[in-house]
Amino acid sequence: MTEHTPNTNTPETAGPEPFEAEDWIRTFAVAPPEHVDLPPHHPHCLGCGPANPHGHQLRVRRDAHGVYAHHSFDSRHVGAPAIAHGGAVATVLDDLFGFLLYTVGELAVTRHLAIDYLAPVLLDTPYTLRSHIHSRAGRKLHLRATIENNHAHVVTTATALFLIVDIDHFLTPRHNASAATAPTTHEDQQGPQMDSP
Ligand SMILES: CCCCCCCC(=O)SCCNC(=O)CCNC(=O)[C@H](O)C(C)(C)COP(=O)(O)OP(=O)(O)OC[C@H]1O[C@@H](n2cnc3c(N)ncnc32)[C@H](O)[C@@H]1OP(=O)(O)O
Repeated sequence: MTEHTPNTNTPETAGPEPFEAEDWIRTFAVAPPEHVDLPPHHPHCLGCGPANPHGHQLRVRRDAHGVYAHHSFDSRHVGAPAIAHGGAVATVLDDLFGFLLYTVGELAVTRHLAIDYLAPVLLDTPYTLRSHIHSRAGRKLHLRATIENNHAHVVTTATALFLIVDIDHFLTPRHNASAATAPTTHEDQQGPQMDSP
């Protein structure tokens, strides 16, 4: 019988300190100016947290169209040799979508994320990531993103459905997680997925 060993996080990965959720949530209602970095979602956020040494430490700004970032993947994110892992690319795109919330002024979370890997994303190579709101219908935010290399070739595209949530989503996450029951996917409920509008 295999002995179960408890998960022993290192101090670095022990996660965020307790914080005031209400204060954190209020920051999303403020749209910072275009010439400064938008605030990270959280200091330990895997996508953008400056205090997470294992994260991507994405730095994002907004512009007239949405948000953008200049970013390079490194050896921590390797999949096939010299190529970024597809999951790492998805992490960064999901996080970039999360920065659009500063332009919406409301909280939302990823419900659906779809990625087309058109060409390899190379390590130690500069890319420009852009994201914008394609459309909004009630609490549904239909989002779009691209990753482009320095030769203006788009190597990745992504679409996402974010759903606006209220503060309780973050204040009672364990309750929300246990509330989910199968079938849990949109396709289970509604049949094959159509292209988003
Ligand atoms: C603060 C920001 C930080 C950002 C960090 C980066 C982004 C993230 O990583 S977020 C973390 C990852 N995401 C999550 O943890 C979310 C987990 N999921 C949930 O908690 C819930 O599913 C939640 C809250 C999103 C939605 O729950 P719920 O309100 O019950 O949704 P539900 O009623 O099923 O669907 C709402 C609507 O969306 C539609 N919908 C759901 N899925 C899909 C889909 N895949 N395609 C099209 N439509 C869909 C439904 O049909 C429904 O439509 P209508 O209102 O017209 O009937």
